[in-house]
Amino acid sequence: MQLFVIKVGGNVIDNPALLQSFLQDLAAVQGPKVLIHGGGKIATRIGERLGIESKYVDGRRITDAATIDLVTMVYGGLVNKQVVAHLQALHCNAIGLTGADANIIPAVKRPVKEIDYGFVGDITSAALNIAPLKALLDVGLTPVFAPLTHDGQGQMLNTNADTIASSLATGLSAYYDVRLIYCFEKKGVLQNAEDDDSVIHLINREIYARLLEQKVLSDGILPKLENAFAAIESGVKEVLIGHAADVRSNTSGTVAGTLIC
Ligand SMILES: Nc1ncnc2c1ncn2[C@@H]1O[C@H](COP(=O)(O)OP(=O)(O)O)[C@@H](O)[C@H]1O
Ligand SMILES: CC(=O)N[C@@H](CCC(=O)OP(=O)(O)O)C(=O)O
Repeated sequence: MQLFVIKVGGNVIDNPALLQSFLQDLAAVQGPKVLIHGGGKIATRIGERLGIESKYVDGRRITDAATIDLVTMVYGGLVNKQVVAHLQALHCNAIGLTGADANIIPAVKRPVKEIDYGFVGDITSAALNIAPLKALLDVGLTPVFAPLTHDGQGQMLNTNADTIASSLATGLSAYYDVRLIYCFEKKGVLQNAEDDDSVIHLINREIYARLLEQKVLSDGILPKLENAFAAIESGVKEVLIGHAADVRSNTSGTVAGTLIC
């Protein structure tokens, strides 16, 4: 059976019109689906109001004690519950979760090496508890995950949403033919980051290496591609990176954006 694992990024979450039409399209998708949302931008903005400065290293937020409280409130509370409420209004029976709920995503606090990332969680697909997630899907619910995990000892951890999507897609591929779709505010991976119409339609490891050499890729697209390759190399059937506005075509016959293979 086919399952869609769909990740939506912070720039979409932060754009009410784009988010609303994305959720409309998502609600219309037939069959089982799982949504993972980001929200980095909103957390940064609310943090500023509270006097909590945001620092990133290699696309990962340095998450000190104040920041883990901030992101638990923003991702697990505000963003997650607003997305669920919008989906309910669209007659999609969603259930909001973090990785702590039903122990679906246990994680390990990232060991301190050169950088101390603080309360950032690393996950391995093997540690996931897919059975409770499958039970929710089996009763027709649409799980909506915030990018939060836990250490099994009472501590919440912050985990990049792209990584959660890749890991869940991998875990679920034992039961379903999974199509993982990364939805963001660009039409796909671009040959020229300034030109929205320069979409690269297919990327394999060889093309990826060439793009890295050409320095075409920077910022958040780098960890996104790493997560996309990790998924396709661990049993996920199809991985796409595309615009949130193209989720309708990407959940039907056609493909709009970048196919990872
Ligand atoms: N060649 C490229 N193609 C697409 N995006 C790129 C490229 N190079 C850099 N980027 C940047 O990567 C960002 C996507 O990563 P990120 O901000 O983490 O997305 P999200 O929050 O949706 O997960 C884009 O918004 C864009 O600014
Ligand atoms: C550890 C880490 O960096 N976590 C991310 C989680 C949110 C996220 O991934 O949001 P986007 O998809 O909007 O980027 C962060 O706090 O920014």
